[in-house]
Parts: sequence; C-alpha cells; structure tokens
Amino acid sequence: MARKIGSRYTANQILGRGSAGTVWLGEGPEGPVAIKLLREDLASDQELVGRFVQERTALLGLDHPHVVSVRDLVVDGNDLALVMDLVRGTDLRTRLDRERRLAPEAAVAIVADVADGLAAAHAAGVVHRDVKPENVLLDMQGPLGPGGSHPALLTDFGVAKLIDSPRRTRATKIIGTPDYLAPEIIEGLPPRAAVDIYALATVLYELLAGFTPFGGGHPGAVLRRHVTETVVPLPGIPEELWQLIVQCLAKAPASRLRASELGARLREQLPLLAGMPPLDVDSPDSEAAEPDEAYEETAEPSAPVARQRRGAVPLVPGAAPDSNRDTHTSMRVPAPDELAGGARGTARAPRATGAPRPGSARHRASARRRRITLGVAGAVLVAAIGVGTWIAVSGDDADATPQDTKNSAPASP
Ligand SMILES: Nc1ncnc2c1ncn2[C@@H]1O[C@H](COP(=O)(O)OP(=O)(O)OP(=O)(O)O)[C@@H](O)[C@H]1O
Repeated sequence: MARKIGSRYTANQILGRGSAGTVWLGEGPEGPVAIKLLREDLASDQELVGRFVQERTALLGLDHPHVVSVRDLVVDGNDLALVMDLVRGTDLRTRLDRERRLAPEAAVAIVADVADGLAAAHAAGVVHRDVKPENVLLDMQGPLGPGGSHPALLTDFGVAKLIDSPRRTRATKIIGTPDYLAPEIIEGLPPRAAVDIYALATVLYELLAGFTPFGGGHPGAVLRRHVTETVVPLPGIPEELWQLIVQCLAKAPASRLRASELGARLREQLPLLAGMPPLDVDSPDSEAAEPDEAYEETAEPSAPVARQRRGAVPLVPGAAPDSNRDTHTSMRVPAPDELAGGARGTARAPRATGAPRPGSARHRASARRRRITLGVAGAVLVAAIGVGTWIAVSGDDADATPQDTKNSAPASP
C-alpha cells in the first residue's frame, strides 16, 4: 500500500528490509527513488534525529558513480527517511549466495568499483563503517564490465554512524558486522578510513573463497580471530592479488593501502585475471555434519548461535530484521586477555577441493594414516639396519593449524 513520506515522496512497494528499517521503491518530484524508512523506535529517538540532521551535509554531498547517492533526508512526524538513488538490480550478497564464489576477474572488478567509491567518500571525510556484500548494489542497467560484472555501488553511507549513538556505544560497545570488523575497532579505537579497507579486503576474500577469513561460530570468537590470527592463503590465488589482500588485512591500520591505491592496483590486475575460473576452494561448511572443534572451543556449550555461519545479533537491541540476514553485532569491547585467546587458531583455513579440514574427523583420520605410514616406514628402516628398536613417530604437527609465514530494486521490466 502506498504511503506519503514528507510532502514530496510516496513509498509504493517494499524492496527489502534491513536491521535499521525498510527500503521502499518510491516516487519523488524527479522520478523513481529508493526510500529507506528507519524503524519507528529509531525515528522517535531525539538524539538520533539530531544526528540525522547534523550529518545532512556530509550525506547529501557524496556524488560518485560507485556510491548510491542520498538525495534527501526527511524528518516528518514519526517518519525518518533517507531518499536515495534507485539502483535497479540486486545486492552483492544475493549474487554471492547464488554463485557461491565469483571468478577472480568479476570479484576484482566489483571490489575495484567499491574502492573507487570509498576513495571519494574518504576524500570527503566520510568513513562508511559497514562495508559488506549486503551494502554493495549491482546496477543491472549499467554497462557490463570486466568479467561480465555490472557496475557496483556502495550504499548505506553514514547509516552506521547515525545509528551508532555515543549513548549506546560509549567506549564499551562495538557496532558493526563481526566478519568485517577491523581489529582496531575491536580494540576500542575510533574508526578511521582504514577500517573500510579492511572490510573491503574481507569482502574480496569472501567473493573469491565463498567464506570470510575470520568468520564462523560465536561472534566473540570472530572478534578474537580478527585481532590475533593471520589470514591463510587461498589455494590457487595469483600471488599479486593475494599480496594485496594480505596488505589490506594488515592488523596495523597504517599498513593498509588507501582506497584510491587499492582501486588502481586491482584494476591493473584485471587483464591477468581474464578468463580465470572461480578458485577451487572447498567450503569450510562442506563437512558440517562432522563435529567442529573450532566452534566447540570458542562457543558457549549451549549457545544457539554457535553454529551460525555469520554470527550476529541485531544492530540495535530489539531489532529483528525479517530478512534472514542478521548482520550486525552490538557487544562489549573484549578485554585484552580475552582477545589473546588460545594458543591454537580457530579460523576456518581454506583448503583445496577434496583436502580435509584441519580438526575434522577426516583430517584426524588422514593424520592418523600419515602417522601409521611414517611408523611403518620407520620400522622397515630400523629393521633394515638391524637395530631392532621401534621408533614412534609423533604426528602432533599434523594437527596444527597452517599459518601464513609471510604475514603475519528489481530490474525494470
Ligand atoms: N538504493 C537502493 N536501490 C534499490 N534497492 C535498494 C537500495 N537500497 C537498498 N535496497 C534493497 O533493500 C534491501 C535492504 O537494504 P538495507 O540497507 O535496509 O538492509 P541491508 O543492508 O541488507 O541490511 P542491514 O541494514 O541490516 O545491514 C537491500 O538488500 C537491497 O536489495
């Protein structure tokens, strides 16, 4: 059912829902628009309304081909709405869910677009703070680019900042989506442009692998991995592309590339990636039926979230997005000793297709087989030299987690 939003807009049809509100296909004086209507409890929060108005200039000022422009902010009675350019297409999460993994050329083209959009925002002093596939829209009416990808546009600029009120988050709470949170946010530092680069590198890894580098299990475990673990190389990834990802996932924000440089370096790689098929990486969930030590180690024994792929609670307490994409967390900043974690990494290490997952029953069985084979080989050798002593070969190393030593709107009819 159509409804009026302020005096100039009409919302006609729901396009989608997120944790902060509902996005409508609407009509304004200049034609079709997308209208993000914030949830009523947010709209009645006077402090938030004040910030909304305060941020007006920054939000309305962003104009770039790879940014979904905010055209208007409406504060009207109980309605608090962002009026945006309408993108006819789909979001990147939907595409990734459909395809599981993208070919490197398409993934890099999409991420290069987003990096260019971020570069414009950062130059204007705006940090996005919630870069993730849900916030990248693919414009199906735009021209096809490298890898057959449509132009990608970053949306939801400034929304995380608006909703992240100091009252809710002062020094003790983290707002964001756990899989994409830079370590410095988890350590309680203020978010600067480099947090968007970390999140975007996480998105690139996810597009290539089909899963994020530090995700999986309880949100607390995810946060700890961001701070303490290093990313494990993806089998078959071109070295230069891998080095870019590693650099942008650096724990130290100053070591990451700037958005403009990341965009340029990614575009340089496009010709080399042309025609390359998606990476042959096994999903860490493909052996989900087996007990998963990584989850068991870090989650509360009875916590129902322990097995969610992307751990999450709503952005705002009480939020219940009716899409099944719970994507935000609002939790306290962990203490340093909690972040230090255990001696063993719990991140889901990528494997070439067919290789068993570290810690899985199949991996343990193959480690056992290796131990037996080594034992037998040892026995034969010993017998051959007539010593007659049995040497037991310890297989503990086989169970260790591998470490990287280098680094530590519907389309219109
Ligand atoms: N400018 C737009 N044009 C067309 N469709 C849009 C636009 N902005 C958002 N949408 C659609 O509305 C859906 C909901 O968007 P919204 O930003 O509210 O939630 P989200 O980003 O998916 O989740 P969350 O806000 O919880 O992180 C998106 O998935 C997208 O399909």
